[in-house]
Amino acid sequence: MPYTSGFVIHPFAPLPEFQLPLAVHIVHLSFPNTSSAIAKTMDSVHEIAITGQNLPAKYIYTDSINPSQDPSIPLPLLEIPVIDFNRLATPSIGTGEELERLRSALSSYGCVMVTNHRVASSLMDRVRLVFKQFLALPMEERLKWQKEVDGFDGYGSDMIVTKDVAVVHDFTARLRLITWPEDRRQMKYWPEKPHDFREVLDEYSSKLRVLHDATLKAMARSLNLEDDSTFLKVIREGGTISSRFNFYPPCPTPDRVLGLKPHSDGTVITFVLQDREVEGLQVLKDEQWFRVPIVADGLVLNVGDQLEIMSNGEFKSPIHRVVLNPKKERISMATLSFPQEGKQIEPFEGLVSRERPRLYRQVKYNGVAQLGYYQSGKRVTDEVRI
Ligand SMILES: O=C(O)CCC(=O)C(=O)O
Ligand SMILES: [Fe+2]
Repeated sequence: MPYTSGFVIHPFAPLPEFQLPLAVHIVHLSFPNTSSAIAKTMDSVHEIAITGQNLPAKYIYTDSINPSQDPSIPLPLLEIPVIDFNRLATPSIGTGEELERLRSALSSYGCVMVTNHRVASSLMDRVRLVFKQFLALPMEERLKWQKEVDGFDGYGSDMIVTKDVAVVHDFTARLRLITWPEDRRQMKYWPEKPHDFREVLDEYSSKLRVLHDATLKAMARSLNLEDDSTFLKVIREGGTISSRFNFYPPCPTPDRVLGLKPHSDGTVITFVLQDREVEGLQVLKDEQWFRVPIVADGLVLNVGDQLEIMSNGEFKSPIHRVVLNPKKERISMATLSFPQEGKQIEPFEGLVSRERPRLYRQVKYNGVAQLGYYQSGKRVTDEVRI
């Protein structure tokens, strides 16, 4: 059946062929300091965290999120490949070797830890700080930058685009903003408090754009593509880069609630700036969940679904999730690049051969469809696999 861009998830759709490892039965748990009056009137993740109200059932999994795992034993740490960006970008110091390490890591893990990326550690700290300062503002102030129910940019929880009643919601509050191209920025959603929020985001996103472009070029070179702008063109031709700040409150029952459900990113690529102290990101590799380590000043680079398709499966878009900490809140900030809405995404000719036949059909990029896949535990790569 051809895949079309007019995406609707039918409430009684048959079970998808591929489902991410989730339990979807819902039970009810309560947070300390229960206040049911507040529970009735407020239901944003942030307010639940502050007031300690009952945790609504829609956030709770019946089964442990690690069913086969002894909860007293922590999950293993991922030996995430570390890529020295400086070596990738400086031809005189062994670029070829680093390119091969990049290619090999992205074809097995789908993610790497990027170091020496030329984004100052102090700037990364300022990004974390302005977001924490924003979160500490009174609710009325934060709500000035609230997203529209059916929009992407702004502060709040994602719109729910699936009618699947079994969907368990993520326990996170987000602030998402397009940062590039500049004429696509919607300033009405860019917080003015703290006073330097906009300036810090502007500075960080311009550094990340340089890193993003150079990384996509290195990825193309690592596959010996003639034109190293092959992947980058997809962003340059009407695509966008967004910043998504994520806030995960502490949760006394972290084995029943997830910050982000298992997913692969619907992006071309994603860079994650993690919390400096609190772990939470986990990656599924060989059917086992691993904790992603915090590397001082490292940025996690994930292949997104669009790049998996364009690279004809040479690069893998990794399944990952975010778990909550029982005592500490966690923040992160993802830099996400997307193709233009409606853009045809397909494997590049240069990566299709008799030895490596085409793995995916053509698909039109559709942001709402991507969100639907995410919420239903599906992946576009499975939908368009030949
Ligand atoms: O919070 C994190 O570490 C990861 C965030 C993430 O996976 C996402 O925003 O898609
Ligand atoms: Fe993600």
